[in-house]
Amino acid sequence: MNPYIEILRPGNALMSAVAIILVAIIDKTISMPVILTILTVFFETSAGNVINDYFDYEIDLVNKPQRAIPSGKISLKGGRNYGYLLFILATICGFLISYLTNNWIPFIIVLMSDVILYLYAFKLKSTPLIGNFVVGFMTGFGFVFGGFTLNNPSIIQTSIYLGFFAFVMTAAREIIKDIEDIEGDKSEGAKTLPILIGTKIPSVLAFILIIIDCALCPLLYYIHVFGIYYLLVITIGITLFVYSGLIIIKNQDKNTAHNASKYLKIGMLITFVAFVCGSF
Ligand SMILES: CC(C)=CCC/C(C)=C/CC/C(C)=C/CC/C(C)=C/COC[C@H](O)COP(=O)(O)O
Ligand SMILES: CC(C)=CCC/C(C)=C/CC/C(C)=C/CC/C(C)=C/COP(=O)(O)OP(=O)(O)O
Ligand SMILES: [Mg+2]
Repeated sequence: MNPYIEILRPGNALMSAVAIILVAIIDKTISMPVILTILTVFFETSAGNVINDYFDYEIDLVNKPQRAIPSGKISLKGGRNYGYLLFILATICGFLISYLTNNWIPFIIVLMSDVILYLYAFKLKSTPLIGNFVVGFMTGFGFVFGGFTLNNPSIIQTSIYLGFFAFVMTAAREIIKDIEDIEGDKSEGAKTLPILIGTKIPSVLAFILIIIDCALCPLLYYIHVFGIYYLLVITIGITLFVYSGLIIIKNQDKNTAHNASKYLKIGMLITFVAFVCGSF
C-alpha cells in the first residue's frame, strides 16, 4: 500500500467517517454539510494518526518498525508536514460546515479537536490513563460532532448516547493496547498504566469498562433509539466484547493483548451493523 495512504490508518479513518454516516442514517438526512462532516472526520482522524506516528518515531522503532516513518518510507519531517496538511484540510471543511449552516459549533469542535489530537500525540499519550480516555473521548466525540452538524435536539441526544458507548469501549481498547505495547513504551519512558502498576489491574479495568458498555447498550433498544434488529445484531458484538475482556483478564501477554484488541475492533464493526439494522 502507498505509504501516504498506509500512514492514515485508512481503516480507522473510514470507521470514523462511517460513524457520521450512521448518525445521518438515524436522522434520515443527507446534505452538503453532512458530506463535509464526513470529510472533516476522515481528515481529522487521519491527521491524528499521522501526527501520532510522527511523535511516536522512537516508540515505533521498537513496537511497530514496519510503519511508514520508522521504516523510512516517509521522512520524519515529511510525516510532520503531512499531518499538518491533514489538520488544515479538516479545519477548512469544518469552517465550510459552519459557514453553510450558520452554526459555529462545528468549526469550534474541529479547532478543539486539532489541539486535543496534537497534544495527545505530543504529551498526553504517555500520561497514565489520561491518554487512554482522551483517545476514547475523541472517538466518541466524532459521533457528537455529527449530531451538532445536523443540529436537531433528537439527533444531538442520540449522538451523545452513541458517543458515550464509543468512548467507553475505545478507552478499554486503549488500555489493552498499552498492555500490548509495554516494551516499546518502556524504551521511550512513556508512563502508561501497565508500566506504572503492572498489567493485571489495567486488564481488570478494561474488563470493567467493556462490561459497563455491554450491560448498558441494550438500553438503546428499550428507549426506542433503535428497533429489535439492533438487539439481535448487538448480541453478537457483546459476545465478542465479553470474550475479549475475559481473555485479557486471564492472560496479559503481548499476543493475547493483540488478539483482544483485534476482537474489540471487530466487535465495533459489528456494532456499526447493529446501529444500521436498528435504524430501519
Ligand atoms: C457496546 C457498544 C455499543 C459499543 C460501541 C463501540 C463503538 C461503536 C465504537 C466506535 C469506535 C469508532 C467510531 C472507531 C473509529 C476508529 C478510531 C478512530 C478509533 C480510535 O482508535 C485509536 C486506536 O489507538 C488506533 O489504533 P489501531 O486501531 O490499533 O490502529
Ligand atoms: C471530533 C472530530 C472533528 C473528529 C473526531 C476525530 C476522531 C474520531 C479521532 C479518534 C481518535 C484518534 C484518531 C486518535 C489518533 C491518535 C492515535 C492513533 C491513538 C493511538 O495511538 P498510540 O497510543 O500511539 O497507539 P498506536 O500504537 O496505535 O500508535
Ligand atoms: Mg502511536
